[in-house]
Amino acid sequence: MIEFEGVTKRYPDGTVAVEDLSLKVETGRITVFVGPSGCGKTTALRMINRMIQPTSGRILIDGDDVTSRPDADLRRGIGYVIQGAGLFPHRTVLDNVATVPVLQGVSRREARASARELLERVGLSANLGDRYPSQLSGGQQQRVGVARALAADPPVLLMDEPFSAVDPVVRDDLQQELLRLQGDLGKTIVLVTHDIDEAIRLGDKVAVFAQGARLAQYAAPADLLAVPADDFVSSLVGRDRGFRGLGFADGAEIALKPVGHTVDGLTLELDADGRPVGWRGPDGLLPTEGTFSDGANLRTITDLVILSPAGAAVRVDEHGRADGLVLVEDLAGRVRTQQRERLAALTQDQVEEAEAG
Ligand SMILES: Nc1ncnc2c1ncn2[C@@H]1O[C@H](COP(=O)(O)OP(=O)(O)OP(=O)(O)O)[C@@H](O)[C@H]1O
Repeated sequence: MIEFEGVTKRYPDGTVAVEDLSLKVETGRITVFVGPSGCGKTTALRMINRMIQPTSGRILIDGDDVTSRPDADLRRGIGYVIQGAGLFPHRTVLDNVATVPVLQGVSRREARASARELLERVGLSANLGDRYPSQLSGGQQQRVGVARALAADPPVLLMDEPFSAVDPVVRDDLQQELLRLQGDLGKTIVLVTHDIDEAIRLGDKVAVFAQGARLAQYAAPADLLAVPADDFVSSLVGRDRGFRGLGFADGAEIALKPVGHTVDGLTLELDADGRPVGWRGPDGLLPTEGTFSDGANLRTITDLVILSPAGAAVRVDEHGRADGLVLVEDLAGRVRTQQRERLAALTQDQVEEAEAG
C-alpha cells in the first residue's frame, strides 16, 4: 500500500500544488489520479518516487517512509512511464528496455533476452528490437516505454499521461493492453490522466482531484458514475453517467426468455447447430445485430436490445448456440434494481470504512 499522509507541496515561487493530501493506494490495483490541468496530479505522483520532495507530510510504501531509503534504491522498486515514452533516441529498442537491468548488474545478453520477452508481453513483435525509437509509431514507442518500466520487475508502476500522445484508436488498444497485462502482473499502478473516460476504464479506484490536489472524491468508477460527490465531480464525469454505469453492472441476473419465444411477430431462426441466423417475420429475415455471452455487462446487453429489430438481445453459449433472449421488459427490470443495489452497497462500504477507522 502507498499512503499519502497530510502531504503538501509548495514550490519555491509559492504555488501550492498539493495541499494536505491524505490517500491510500491499494496494493496490486490500478489507482487513477484524474482532474483538470494544473490540479497537482503530476506533483502528487512524482512525490512517490521522490522526483519531487514534499514540503510537509509523509509518503509511505508498505509502511516505510520513502525518505528512509536512498533514491536509487527506492526507484528500483518503482517503474515510471511518461507521455511520449521518453525513450533514449540513440539506443535500440532492445537496449532501451535492457538499460535498467544492465545497470543493476544483469549481463547484457541475459537482459536483452528478457527484453525480447517483455516486448512480446506488451504486444510488440521481438523483431522490432533492433530498431531505434524514431523508427517506431507513437503507439509502439509507448509500448516500449511500458516494457522498459517493467524490465526491473518493480512492484510499483507510476504512469503519467502514458497514452495521451497517441490517437484515439491506438489509445484504446494501449488501454486494453494495459488491463490485460495488469491481469497477469498485478502491479500497484498509479496512473495520472486528465481524461475521465480513461480513468473510468482503467481505474480500480479513481481519485478525482480539484485544485491543490484536493480530493473531491475517491471511489470505484461505478460509484463515481452512480453517485458523484458534488457538482465538480458530476460535471467532470459528464453526460450519460447512468448509461455508462451499466458497463459495471453484471448482466448475469437478468431473467431470460426461451429461444423459441415470439417477439412482435418475429421468431429467432437458428441454423442446424442452433446458432442464430436472424429474426424471421412477415418481412423476411432481419439481422440479430450481434449476440452476448456469459459475463456480458448491462451496457452491452442494452445496446443489443436497442439495435435488435425484435427489441431482444440473444444470448449464446460457448459454442455460439442461442440459449436465451433478453427482452426490453426483462432488461428494464434489471436496470431498475441495479442502481438500488449499488446505493445499498455504497452505504454498506461507508459503514465498513467508518468501522475500520
Ligand atoms: N516547478 C514548479 N514551480 C512552480 N510551480 C509549479 C512547478 N511545477 C508545477 N507547478 C505548478 O503546480 C501546479 C500543479 O502542477 P502539476 O503539474 O502537478 O499539475 P497537473 O495536474 O499534473 O497538470 P497537467 O494535467 O496540466 O499536467 C500548477 O499550478 C503548476 O503550474
